[in-house]
Amino acid sequence: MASKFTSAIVRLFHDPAERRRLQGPIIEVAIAIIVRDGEILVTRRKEGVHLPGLWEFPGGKRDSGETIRACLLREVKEELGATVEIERLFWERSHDYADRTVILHAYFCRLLSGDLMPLASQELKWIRPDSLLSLPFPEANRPLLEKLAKELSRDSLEKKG
Ligand SMILES: Nc1nc2c([nH]c(=O)n2[C@H]2C[C@H](O)[C@@H](COP(=O)(O)OP(=O)(O)OP(=O)(O)O)O2)c(=O)[nH]1
Repeated sequence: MASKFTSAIVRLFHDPAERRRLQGPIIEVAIAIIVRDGEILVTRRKEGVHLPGLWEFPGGKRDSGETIRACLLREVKEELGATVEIERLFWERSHDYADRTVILHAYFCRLLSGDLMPLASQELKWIRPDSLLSLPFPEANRPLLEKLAKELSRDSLEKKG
């Protein structure tokens, strides 16, 4: 049986009333939650793009014909010059911005290799989970940040790191 999330997404794409309500394209986005030594990696969006200057998790748009997991591995490589292993799906949600709808798929990932470089962002940094809510993130990320802050107690992070 389809999950509640899958049914909502099918409705987004196929229900004519939903399509009329939405402004602009529906974009699927894979994002990586990378944890190391109790801290989470965040990157800062460039100026001149959608949501300029905000902090976010590395990731990006799924190309046509690509799976969401393949998209995640490709985006991490392109944006950070690093290789990760996907551990598990953590959170999925669609969000309507004024000019587009994004469907975010967030996965916990483990860093396998590579020196991290901000190849597609202004900067990157590692932050403790209790600082997540104090950074300016896109509106769509708020429920994800709340879930993460709850889930990632100091102890559980250290086990993952
Ligand atoms: N990567 C990322 N994107 C996010 C997050 N939260 C959020 O609302 N978004 C939105 C911003 C963008 O509208 C969309 C991702 O698109 P993007 O512009 O980063 O994708 P991309 O790297 O493929 O960029 P490009 O090919 O257009 O240069 O998802 C997040 O935490 N990480």
